[in-house]
Amino acid sequence: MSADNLGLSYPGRGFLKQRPARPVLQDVSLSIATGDTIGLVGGSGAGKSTLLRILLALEKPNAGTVTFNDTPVVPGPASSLRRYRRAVQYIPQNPAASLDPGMNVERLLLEPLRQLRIDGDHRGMIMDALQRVDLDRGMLRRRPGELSGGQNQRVAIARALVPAPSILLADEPVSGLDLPLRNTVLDLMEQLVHRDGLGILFVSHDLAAVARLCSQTLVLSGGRVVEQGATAAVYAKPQTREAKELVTSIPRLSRYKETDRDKP
Ligand SMILES: Nc1ncnc2c1ncn2[C@@H]1O[C@H](COP(=O)(O)OP(=O)(O)OP(=O)(O)O)[C@@H](O)[C@H]1O
Repeated sequence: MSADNLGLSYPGRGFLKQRPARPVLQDVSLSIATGDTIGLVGGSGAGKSTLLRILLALEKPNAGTVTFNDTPVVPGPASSLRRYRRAVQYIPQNPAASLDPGMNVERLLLEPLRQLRIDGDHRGMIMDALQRVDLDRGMLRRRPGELSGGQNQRVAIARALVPAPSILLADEPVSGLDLPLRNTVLDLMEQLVHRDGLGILFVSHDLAAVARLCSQTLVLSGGRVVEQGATAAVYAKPQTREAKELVTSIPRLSRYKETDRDKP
């Protein structure tokens, strides 16, 4: 998938109507292929969620294009986006909280297949997704309230995996999680990249998590890409003021890493 020269401005409202539209994204380009791990970092209001909405074809940019397999991706009816949604799946912030508490795991995993009108051996697809997140078939009859926090996170990720996507767009998937859960989700994502070859765009305020998972990092500030490159290089020698501020705002990056290394 590639995004080229994306731009978006929101017009002012109310008494700000007369003012020129405020750019939220300007000239943003990126590409994600299978096997890529790209961290998208930036302060609050930098434009990360807006960029994700455009990449998910939920919002139309004023400028630029998103393409997938050389086909433009634009918001539109579900039928025109099915192939794209199958290939590019989304993991929301605190994924477990997005699960419908009234559905059992089997229903939760069946829903995306129904919505995307994917034919075939649904049971097989569900079992495959469960296996990829290390859950056993005994979970299928249980509802979210009967599972641990970590198990629910896995179910939520399995929901994104069940249509067999090639790319995952993850929006702060570890924010608000305690350290063991955060590590569970990061371990899982590492497996999805290294074992299954998925590509991941990982949006996060947690730069330690980005350092662990992502080989490339893109820094967004004021709606522009101010820095982009190998994560190690961006962290070791940030070139721009914005990137420097972000990197120095990680108080104990090395401690996080030790904690990860020391985990059982
Ligand atoms: N629908 C909208 N109308 C007007 N302005 C908007 C709208 N959505 C977002 N914005 C503005 O666009 C800018 C970027 O917002 P966005 O949510 O993309 O930032 P973010 O990097 O995801 O921030 P955070 O990390 O705090 O979630 C912000 O200044 C926000 O106020």
